[in-house]
Amino acid sequence: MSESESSSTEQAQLGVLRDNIDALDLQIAELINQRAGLAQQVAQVKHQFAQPGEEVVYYRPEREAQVLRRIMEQNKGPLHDEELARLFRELMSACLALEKPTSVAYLGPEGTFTEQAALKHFGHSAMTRSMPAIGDVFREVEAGVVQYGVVPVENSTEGVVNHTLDNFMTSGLKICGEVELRIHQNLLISDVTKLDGITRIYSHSQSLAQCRQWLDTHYPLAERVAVNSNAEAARRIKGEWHSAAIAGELAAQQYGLTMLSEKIEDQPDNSTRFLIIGAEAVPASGDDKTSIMVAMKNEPGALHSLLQPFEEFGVDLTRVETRPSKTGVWSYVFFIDFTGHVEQESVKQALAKVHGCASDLKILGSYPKAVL
Ligand SMILES: O=C(O)C(=O)C[C@]1(C(=O)O)C=C[C@@H](O)C=C1
Repeated sequence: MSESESSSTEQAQLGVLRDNIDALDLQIAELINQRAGLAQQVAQVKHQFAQPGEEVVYYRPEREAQVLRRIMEQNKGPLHDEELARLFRELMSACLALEKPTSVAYLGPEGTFTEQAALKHFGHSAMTRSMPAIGDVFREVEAGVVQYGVVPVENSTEGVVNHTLDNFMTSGLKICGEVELRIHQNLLISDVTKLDGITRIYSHSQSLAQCRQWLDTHYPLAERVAVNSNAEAARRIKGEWHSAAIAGELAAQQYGLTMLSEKIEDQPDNSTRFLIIGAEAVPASGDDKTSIMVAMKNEPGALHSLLQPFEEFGVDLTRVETRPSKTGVWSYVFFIDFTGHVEQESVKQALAKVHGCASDLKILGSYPKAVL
């Protein structure tokens, strides 16, 4: 076959396939709009059955988790489960925005991993707003300025985010979801950075810690300067020729920086877990987690009597953290996560027993396990 014959055969085959894609796209668009119409009807029903003066809750995390899990379970490919679920994540985000746009505050500034987590959980149709500190995220939700908040809670290499745990001691908000994000750190430079003159590296203290070995090897003499957030680090280096920043890709895009070295975190499976906070408790989704806060007197055997009921009733613990209580000098507060929902019988029994030996027990929330 001559070169021109082969080219026209290629064009003909591509033409047929693209005609098929065009036809399917129209059908998909039609189906998407049918789905959106159903979501609008769902909103009308919710509105119709709300009590007088009751605030209608449109966002249903347990239902969203069920929709995404079902899509992943039934997926026949060739798209990967996660990829397909991500598309449906955005589809539900757009459908929910038709019912009522969701407002979400997150620990900013723009370009942080927490913004990435907020978009991963709520999709791009949510109205997000950045807050300067974790306490401000809690306050915005408590004041009803936004419906939900997103805050970091633990990192696989650096451990818990104490500010977040401490805020739960005084807040009445509920945890209504969790997000897990793989964290990739990058060394960012600006267009004025002199590559052989980098003497200062800015980042959040946790990110500096996550890249400690890489920094020891590649920039052993550079001063490491901890700032409030990775995005703040990215912003700072714009005018400093001798500085670089460690931050995520979103920050690089938002501040117009170049990624000089990518994926520089010491642990390749570095990930951060974020919590969604809101005013409403979430019904069971079928695969849930619960977080509680328990204050214990500092006496011998306290930890054993706290943990024993979970074993007795077959409830799996996923995390136990201790923080000094801010009220009593020698008492401690335990933050405990376990598998299951407070509506489940085994969980109810375990909690009743814990309640008997604790000086205080607060259920922070039951919520669907992260799907994506
Ligand atoms: O099922 C509902 O309650 C809906 O509002 C519909 C829908 C969806 O698009 O599937 C939209 C938003 C909710 O957060 C959950 C699901």
